[in-house]
Amino acid sequence: MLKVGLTGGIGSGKSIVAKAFEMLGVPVYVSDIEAKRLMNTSSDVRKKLTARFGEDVYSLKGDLNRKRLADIVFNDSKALSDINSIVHPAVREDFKVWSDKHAHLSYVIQESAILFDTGLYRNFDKIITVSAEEEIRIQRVMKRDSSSRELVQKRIANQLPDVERIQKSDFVIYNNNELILPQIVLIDKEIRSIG
Ligand SMILES: CC(C)(COP(=O)(O)OP(=O)(O)OC[C@H]1O[C@@H](n2cnc3c(N)ncnc32)[C@H](O)[C@@H]1O)[C@@H](O)C(=O)NCCC(=O)NCCS
Ligand SMILES: Nc1ncnc2c1ncn2[C@@H]1O[C@H](COP(=O)(O)OP(=O)(O)OP(=O)(O)O)[C@@H](O)[C@H]1O
Repeated sequence: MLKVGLTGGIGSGKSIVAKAFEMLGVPVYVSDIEAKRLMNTSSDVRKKLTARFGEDVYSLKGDLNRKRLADIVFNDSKALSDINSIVHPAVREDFKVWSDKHAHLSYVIQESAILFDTGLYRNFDKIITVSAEEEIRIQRVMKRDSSSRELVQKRIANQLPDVERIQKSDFVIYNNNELILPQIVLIDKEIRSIG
């Protein structure tokens, strides 16, 4: 079974592309959802997060306070690297357990915005990048999250530029005005022919 990474900057369209692969029968592990699940459920992760960032990164009910944590880590690069070093090993381990359950298939996908930023890309046999122009991404995310241009630009500044992701990828899906489904069907066919 091949392990395929799916990446792209914020607002590039990874989630939509991931859904299309799922429709083709490919299991997709969505890293940010699973990371948040682990931050809520793993006592080890929880202990490390509160030790580093304070008790108030969880609400009184015990849920992860995403807004509080985002305010901390997206304004301080040391804090971002610290949260990464707490959460990413747990995600890596969880992905391994998950992917072992699908060992009979020809491939599975792990979706993450920050595959290249974190070194996670080394775990994959093939990597797909979803690419869209920055202004289009900003507009999409402002609309999707009702967030400000400044906030989206700040998130973009924390990530690698598209050109670097593309250089390091095996496949690129362009999601400006292009149709994405034909691109996805072709890539699926090619990966199945290898796996
Ligand atoms: C700080 C958190 C709780 C904020 O959650 P929130 O729901 O407000 O934002 P969300 O997760 O959707 O992130 C918004 C965007 O920021 C970017 N982003 C998220 N984590 C990171 C990171 N570690 N480095 C750079 N960019 C990041 C992504 O492009 C994402 O689309 C969350 O982003 C988080 O826990 N990040 C650290 C863990 C992580 O790396 N998760 C990503 C997948 S492993
Ligand atoms: N081709 C497209 N045409 C119009 N809207 C699109 C297109 N692709 C994506 N979108 C919309 O843009 C927004 C961002 O797409 P999506 O959520 O898939 O991005 P993402 O890469 O997963 O972002 P993030 O890194 O924030 O999770 C969504 O609201 C989505 O519906």
